[in-house]
Amino acid sequence: MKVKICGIVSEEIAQQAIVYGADALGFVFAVSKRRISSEKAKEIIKGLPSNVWKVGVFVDEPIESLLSIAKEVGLTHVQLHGDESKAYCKKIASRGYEVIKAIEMKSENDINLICEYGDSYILVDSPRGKYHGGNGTSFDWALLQEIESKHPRMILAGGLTAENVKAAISQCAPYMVDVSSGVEIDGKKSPSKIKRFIEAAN
Ligand SMILES: O=C(O)c1ccccc1NCC(=O)[C@H](O)[C@H](O)COP(=O)(O)O
Repeated sequence: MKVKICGIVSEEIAQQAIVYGADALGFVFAVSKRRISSEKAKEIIKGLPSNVWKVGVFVDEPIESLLSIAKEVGLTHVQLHGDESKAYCKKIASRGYEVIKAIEMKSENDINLICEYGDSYILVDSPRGKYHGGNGTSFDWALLQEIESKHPRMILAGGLTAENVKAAISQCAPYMVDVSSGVEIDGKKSPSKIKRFIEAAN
Protein backbone atom coordinates (compact mmCIF):
# COMPACT_ATOMS: atom_id res chain seq x y z
CA MET A 1 0.00 0.00 0.00
CA LYS A 2 1.30 3.44 -0.88
CA VAL A 3 1.68 5.82 2.07
CA LYS A 4 1.76 9.62 2.33
CA ILE A 5 3.09 11.26 5.48
CA CYS A 6 1.72 14.79 5.75
CA GLY A 7 2.85 17.82 7.74
CA ILE A 8 6.61 17.37 7.31
CA VAL A 9 8.61 20.23 8.84
CA SER A 10 12.04 18.65 9.36
CA GLU A 11 14.67 17.19 7.07
CA GLU A 12 15.50 14.43 9.53
CA ILE A 13 11.90 13.20 9.69
CA ALA A 14 11.55 13.42 5.90
CA GLN A 15 14.60 11.22 5.40
CA GLN A 16 13.49 8.73 8.05
CA ALA A 17 10.04 8.46 6.49
CA ILE A 18 11.66 7.64 3.14
CA VAL A 19 13.86 4.96 4.73
CA TYR A 20 10.74 3.38 6.28
CA GLY A 21 9.07 3.32 2.84
CA ALA A 22 6.93 6.47 2.51
CA ASP A 23 5.91 7.15 -1.10
CA ALA A 24 4.76 10.75 -0.65
CA LEU A 25 5.51 13.60 1.76
CA GLY A 26 3.19 16.53 2.40
CA PHE A 27 4.20 20.14 3.14
CA VAL A 28 1.45 22.41 4.46
CA PHE A 29 1.45 25.99 3.11
CA ALA A 30 -2.07 26.71 4.40
CA VAL A 31 -3.00 28.04 7.85
CA SER A 32 -1.96 25.19 10.15
CA LYS A 33 0.03 24.31 13.22
CA ARG A 34 2.21 22.42 10.70
CA ARG A 35 2.73 25.31 8.31
CA ILE A 36 6.16 25.38 6.68
CA SER A 37 8.00 28.25 4.99
CA SER A 38 8.91 27.99 1.30
CA GLU A 39 12.60 28.26 2.22
CA LYS A 40 12.46 25.30 4.62
CA ALA A 41 10.36 23.15 2.26
CA LYS A 42 12.80 23.82 -0.58
CA GLU A 43 15.74 22.76 1.58
CA ILE A 44 14.01 19.48 2.57
CA ILE A 45 12.74 18.71 -0.94
CA LYS A 46 16.11 19.11 -2.63
CA GLY A 47 17.42 16.11 -0.63
CA LEU A 48 14.54 13.77 -1.56
CA PRO A 49 14.68 10.96 -4.15
CA SER A 50 13.00 11.75 -7.48
CA ASN A 51 10.37 9.00 -7.18
CA VAL A 52 8.92 10.42 -3.94
CA TRP A 53 5.85 12.67 -4.35
CA LYS A 54 6.51 16.17 -3.02
CA VAL A 55 3.01 17.35 -2.16
CA GLY A 56 2.15 20.97 -1.33
CA VAL A 57 -1.03 21.43 0.72
CA PHE A 58 -3.05 24.61 0.08
CA VAL A 59 -6.45 26.12 0.99
CA ASP A 60 -7.98 28.50 -1.59
CA GLU A 61 -4.59 29.94 -2.51
CA PRO A 62 -4.62 32.40 -5.43
CA ILE A 63 -3.44 30.39 -8.46
CA GLU A 64 -0.42 32.56 -9.31
CA SER A 65 0.82 32.42 -5.71
CA LEU A 66 0.39 28.62 -5.60
CA LEU A 67 2.25 28.17 -8.90
CA SER A 68 5.05 30.40 -7.71
CA ILE A 69 5.49 28.39 -4.46
CA ALA A 70 5.24 25.08 -6.35
CA LYS A 71 8.00 26.10 -8.75
CA GLU A 72 10.22 27.65 -6.09
CA VAL A 73 10.20 24.63 -3.77
CA GLY A 74 10.03 21.83 -6.38
CA LEU A 75 6.59 20.32 -5.78
CA THR A 76 5.34 17.44 -7.94
CA HIS A 77 1.76 17.37 -6.56
CA VAL A 78 -0.64 20.00 -5.26
CA GLN A 79 -3.27 19.04 -2.63
CA LEU A 80 -6.26 21.37 -2.40
CA HIS A 81 -8.28 21.56 0.83
CA GLY A 82 -10.54 24.54 0.15
CA ASP A 83 -13.42 25.20 -2.20
CA GLU A 84 -11.31 25.08 -5.35
CA SER A 85 -13.38 24.57 -8.53
CA LYS A 86 -12.82 22.05 -11.29
CA ALA A 87 -11.58 24.91 -13.51
CA TYR A 88 -9.01 25.83 -10.83
CA CYS A 89 -7.81 22.20 -10.69
CA LYS A 90 -7.56 22.05 -14.50
CA LYS A 91 -5.47 25.19 -14.59
CA ILE A 92 -3.00 23.78 -12.04
CA ALA A 93 -2.83 20.49 -13.94
CA SER A 94 -2.17 22.34 -17.22
CA ARG A 95 0.96 23.78 -15.60
CA GLY A 96 2.37 20.27 -15.05
CA TYR A 97 1.39 19.52 -11.45
CA GLU A 98 -0.64 16.47 -10.42
CA VAL A 99 -3.72 17.63 -8.51
CA ILE A 100 -5.04 15.95 -5.36
CA LYS A 101 -8.49 17.39 -4.52
CA ALA A 102 -9.53 16.91 -0.91
CA ILE A 103 -13.19 16.11 -0.29
CA GLU A 104 -14.76 16.29 3.18
CA MET A 105 -16.82 13.16 3.79
CA LYS A 106 -19.94 14.33 5.61
CA SER A 107 -22.57 12.17 3.97
CA GLU A 108 -23.28 9.86 1.04
CA ASN A 109 -23.93 12.95 -1.13
CA ASP A 110 -20.21 13.71 -1.08
CA ILE A 111 -19.61 10.58 -3.16
CA ASN A 112 -21.00 12.54 -6.17
CA LEU A 113 -18.35 15.20 -5.63
CA ILE A 114 -15.69 12.51 -5.76
CA CYS A 115 -16.89 11.48 -9.20
CA GLU A 116 -16.97 15.11 -10.42
CA TYR A 117 -13.25 15.59 -9.89
CA GLY A 118 -12.55 12.57 -12.10
CA ASP A 119 -9.24 13.76 -13.60
CA SER A 120 -7.54 14.43 -10.27
CA TYR A 121 -6.44 12.25 -7.43
CA ILE A 122 -9.07 12.50 -4.69
CA LEU A 123 -8.19 12.69 -1.00
CA VAL A 124 -11.19 11.71 1.09
CA ASP A 125 -10.91 13.28 4.53
CA SER A 126 -13.00 13.97 7.62
CA PRO A 127 -15.19 17.08 7.80
CA ARG A 128 -13.24 20.26 8.56
CA GLY A 129 -12.48 21.01 12.19
CA LYS A 130 -10.30 23.75 13.59
CA TYR A 131 -8.24 23.51 10.39
CA HIS A 132 -9.19 22.41 6.88
CA GLY A 133 -7.30 19.15 7.44
CA GLY A 134 -4.93 17.37 9.79
CA ASN A 135 -7.45 17.27 12.64
CA GLY A 136 -6.92 13.61 13.56
CA THR A 137 -10.58 12.64 13.30
CA SER A 138 -11.94 9.79 11.23
CA PHE A 139 -15.26 9.33 9.40
CA ASP A 140 -17.49 6.42 8.44
CA TRP A 141 -15.41 4.46 5.91
CA ALA A 142 -18.53 2.52 4.92
CA LEU A 143 -19.50 5.66 2.94
CA LEU A 144 -16.69 4.77 0.53
CA GLN A 145 -17.59 1.21 -0.26
CA GLU A 146 -19.21 2.24 -3.57
CA ILE A 147 -16.26 4.23 -4.77
CA GLU A 148 -13.44 1.95 -5.80
CA SER A 149 -14.83 1.26 -9.27
CA LYS A 150 -15.79 4.93 -9.75
CA HIS A 151 -12.49 6.48 -8.68
CA PRO A 152 -9.34 4.38 -8.86
CA ARG A 153 -7.07 7.20 -7.60
CA MET A 154 -8.62 7.64 -4.16
CA ILE A 155 -6.38 8.53 -1.23
CA LEU A 156 -7.82 7.79 2.21
CA ALA A 157 -7.12 10.24 5.07
CA GLY A 158 -8.60 11.34 8.38
CA GLY A 159 -7.70 9.97 11.77
CA LEU A 160 -5.69 7.02 10.49
CA THR A 161 -3.30 5.29 12.90
CA ALA A 162 -1.17 2.14 12.95
CA GLU A 163 -4.04 0.54 14.87
CA ASN A 164 -6.90 1.28 12.44
CA VAL A 165 -5.24 1.55 9.01
CA LYS A 166 -5.52 -2.15 8.16
CA ALA A 167 -9.27 -2.18 8.81
CA ALA A 168 -9.67 1.05 6.81
CA ILE A 169 -7.82 -0.40 3.81
CA SER A 170 -9.85 -3.59 3.83
CA GLN A 171 -13.12 -1.60 3.89
CA CYS A 172 -12.47 0.74 0.99
CA ALA A 173 -9.37 -0.39 -0.97
CA PRO A 174 -7.74 3.02 -1.50
CA TYR A 175 -4.87 3.77 -3.89
CA MET A 176 -2.88 5.37 -1.04
CA VAL A 177 -3.32 6.18 2.65
CA ASP A 178 -2.42 9.52 4.23
CA VAL A 179 -1.61 10.31 7.84
CA SER A 180 -0.53 13.26 9.94
CA SER A 181 -1.81 13.35 13.56
CA GLY A 182 -1.65 9.55 13.90
CA VAL A 183 2.15 9.55 13.59
CA GLU A 184 2.73 12.38 16.06
CA ILE A 185 3.49 12.56 19.77
CA ASP A 186 2.73 15.92 21.43
CA GLY A 187 2.35 17.55 18.02
CA LYS A 188 5.69 16.34 16.67
CA LYS A 189 6.26 13.59 14.12
CA SER A 190 7.52 10.40 15.78
CA PRO A 191 9.90 8.18 13.74
CA SER A 192 8.75 5.04 15.53
CA LYS A 193 5.08 5.86 14.89
CA ILE A 194 5.83 6.50 11.21
CA LYS A 195 7.60 3.15 10.98
CA ARG A 196 4.72 1.31 12.68
CA PHE A 197 2.13 3.04 10.51
CA ILE A 198 3.90 2.08 7.26
CA GLU A 199 4.36 -1.51 8.46
CA ALA A 200 0.67 -1.73 9.43
CA ALA A 201 -0.47 -0.29 6.09
CA ASN A 202 1.53 -2.94 4.29
O1 LIG B 1 -2.24 19.03 8.39
C1 LIG B 1 -2.70 20.16 8.50
O2 LIG B 1 -2.46 20.86 9.49
C2 LIG B 1 -3.60 20.72 7.41
C3 LIG B 1 -4.07 22.03 7.54
C4 LIG B 1 -4.89 22.57 6.55
C5 LIG B 1 -5.24 21.81 5.47
C6 LIG B 1 -4.79 20.50 5.34
C7 LIG B 1 -3.98 19.93 6.30
N1 LIG B 1 -3.55 18.62 6.21
C8 LIG B 1 -3.84 17.78 5.11
C9 LIG B 1 -3.48 16.33 5.17
O3 LIG B 1 -3.14 15.74 4.14
C10 LIG B 1 -3.65 15.51 6.43
O4 LIG B 1 -2.71 14.48 6.41
C11 LIG B 1 -5.05 14.88 6.40
O5 LIG B 1 -5.98 15.90 6.56
C12 LIG B 1 -5.21 13.86 7.54
O6 LIG B 1 -4.84 14.38 8.76
P1 LIG B 1 -4.97 13.53 10.11
O7 LIG B 1 -6.40 13.28 10.35
O8 LIG B 1 -4.33 14.39 11.14
O9 LIG B 1 -4.19 12.26 9.89
